[in-house]
Amino acid sequence: MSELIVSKFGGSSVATATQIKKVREIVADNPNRRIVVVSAPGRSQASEQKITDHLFNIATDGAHFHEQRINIPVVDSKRAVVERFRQILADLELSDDTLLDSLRADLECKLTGERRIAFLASRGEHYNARVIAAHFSQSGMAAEACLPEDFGFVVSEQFLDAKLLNDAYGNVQRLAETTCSECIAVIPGFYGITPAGEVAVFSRGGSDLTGGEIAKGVDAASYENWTDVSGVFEADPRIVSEARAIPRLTFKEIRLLSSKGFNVFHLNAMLPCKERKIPINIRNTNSPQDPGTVILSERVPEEEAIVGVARLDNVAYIYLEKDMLGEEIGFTAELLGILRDFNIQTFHFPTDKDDIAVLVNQDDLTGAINDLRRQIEAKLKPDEMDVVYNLSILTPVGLGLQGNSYPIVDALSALGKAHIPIAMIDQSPSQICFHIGVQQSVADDALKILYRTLIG
Ligand SMILES: Nc1ncnc2c1ncn2[C@@H]1O[C@H](COP(=O)(O)OP(=O)(O)O)[C@@H](O)[C@H]1O
Ligand SMILES: N[C@@H](CC(=O)OP(=O)(O)O)C(=O)O
Repeated sequence: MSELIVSKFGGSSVATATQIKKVREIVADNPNRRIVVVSAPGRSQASEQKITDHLFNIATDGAHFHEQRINIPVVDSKRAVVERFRQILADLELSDDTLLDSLRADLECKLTGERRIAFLASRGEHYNARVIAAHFSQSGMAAEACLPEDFGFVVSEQFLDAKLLNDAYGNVQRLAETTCSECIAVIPGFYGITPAGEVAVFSRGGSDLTGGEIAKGVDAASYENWTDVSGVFEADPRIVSEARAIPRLTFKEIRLLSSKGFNVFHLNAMLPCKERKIPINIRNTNSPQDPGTVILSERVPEEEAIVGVARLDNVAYIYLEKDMLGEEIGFTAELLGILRDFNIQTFHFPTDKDDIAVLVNQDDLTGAINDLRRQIEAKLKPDEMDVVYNLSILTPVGLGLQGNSYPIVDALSALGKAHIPIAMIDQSPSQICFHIGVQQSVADDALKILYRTLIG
């Protein structure tokens, strides 16, 4: 293991010149912070959009915001992107007109389809890394922007959901041995380069993934993930105001929490670190003295039996009834196969003798539900089929749940006392979490009740 610390700064940490100056202080504070991964500028105030969203809007000719019922035309998105970078450069007293010219030219890119979306979406990280490296250098800190296209951060040709290719790790190691011995490497997150030299992006929030993969590539001593909260909170702090930062979590626990709605850290970003047992530290750029949350291989379960309660919205429930379906070998496989062909993400599938339900990502049903119904009816011939929308899944997670059913009893009776109807219950195979489905309209109340009953 090297002494290197990989420090990823999220969009909120690099949204303005003021934030970027805080980043510089944090990097300067520890000589082992030699690799800095940066996101595109995030929101600098609640009324603003993230630069990446403006870029998706430009790439999709306005469809990106239109789908969210936000009225921002492409010309305004272009103006917002250029203006934000112009402001950051001016506030950092960097006079680099070529950078803005190059950005303007990139925004007029002539690529089409997914290649166009990926290229444009990557520009926020690309230009921010160049700006931040220039600021570090100008303020007397040796630094260089190290771009995926230059050092070979090679990814698959899935342009909007790229996966890192094995060759990238060797290239990352070489980068560490050369550049990092002389200066700080500032790497843009979120995108990589295909073997054919084209830009491909990870899924949304993918700068966390870049950080995790770089940490694996250099066998880092630690992967710091700097954001705008002092760690992973026991529940979404915007809903449960008394939730506190969790001091320690295992890789398994963060995986379950992230996959069920804790979007502070990308679901897959822990995987490369878990493989090499690299601790992850989630920290607050605005409060760097706070220890944050440490994510590691093991912890003593007794310290916090249940660490958090996650919440996943926009879940739908496809229900099929057919006499003896439980005896038809391959019925479930066929149903899941149809959902796979429609690219619909599934979460749970409780089954019984004569019926089955599959919980799915409801957004994936948009535009597909009628065709999906037809396919299911034609192939599986159910007696009845029903789709229930707008569910939330609430998921308490903790190593202390293993072999301990009391929290499940407590959770259900607390929801019962509050007259909150339960649409679904399910215990995970690992027994370190369980899932309760409720209507989205009561999910805030249900989350608060579960938090107070099980943790608070
Ligand atoms: N359980 C949680 N713990 C901490 N933050 C959470 C949690 N659930 C949701 N969040 C939200 O995640 C945000 C940080 O993630 P994100 O916006 O992606 O940050 P960044 O800009 O640093 O990438 C926080 O501001 C917080 O509102
Ligand atoms: N900027 C990209 C990638 C990313 O990770 O951003 P952030 O660190 O702000 O979540 C996005 O918005 O998806």
